[in-house]
Amino acid sequence: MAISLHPSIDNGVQAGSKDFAGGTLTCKCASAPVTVALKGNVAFNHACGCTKCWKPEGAKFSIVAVISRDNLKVTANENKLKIVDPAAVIQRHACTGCGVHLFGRIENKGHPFHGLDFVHVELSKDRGWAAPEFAAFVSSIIEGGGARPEEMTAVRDRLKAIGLQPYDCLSPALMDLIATHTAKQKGVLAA
Ligand SMILES: N[C@@H](CCC(=O)N[C@@H](CS)C(=O)NCC(=O)O)C(=O)O
Ligand SMILES: [Zn+2]
Ligand SMILES: [Zn+2]
Repeated sequence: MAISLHPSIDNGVQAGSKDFAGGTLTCKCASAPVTVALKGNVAFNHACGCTKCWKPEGAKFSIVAVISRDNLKVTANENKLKIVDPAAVIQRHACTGCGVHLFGRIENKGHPFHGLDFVHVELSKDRGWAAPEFAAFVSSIIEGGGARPEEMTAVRDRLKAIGLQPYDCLSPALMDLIATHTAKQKGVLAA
């Protein structure tokens, strides 16, 4: 049996729909769930192996994407949300009832990803979300206790088999975006 990475990709990656209008994220509370409305589709959906991104019980990876913060609105039970680590770059707003992270937000206006919120579309019943494109922070799954070092070849092989190129930081496109932002801030690249 193939090594399990995350329930939403273990049977292969499902393509998203063009012109998808968005949907609703719902936490796992049986009563008074927190809901979040997302307008439009997400971008840069990917598997993240870091220890900080929310993942369902037993999963090695989180599946996380970004959306403009202007297109995200908490629509019910906002009072249940609490920031997991206020000192983190990404402030993850988690439900105090069930532990699910509804969204992560960057408040530092100088950060390359300021303006983008981080979300987990598996919390939505709507279909058409952009598919995961790559895997980030793959080596970090060792840190979280999700894999032993000797399993990593099998993990990377499985990611590649389902079309997710593994990286131990972010993808080259995202690393280039970060470096471009930094270069412009430093004045070594024209703004
Ligand atoms: N090896 C670290 C990596 C953590 C990390 O740098 N995560 C990335 C991807 S989500 C990040 O941007 N973190 C910023 C943050 O968590 O605030 C871990 O697994 O905890
Ligand atoms: Zn909840
Ligand atoms: Zn992460």
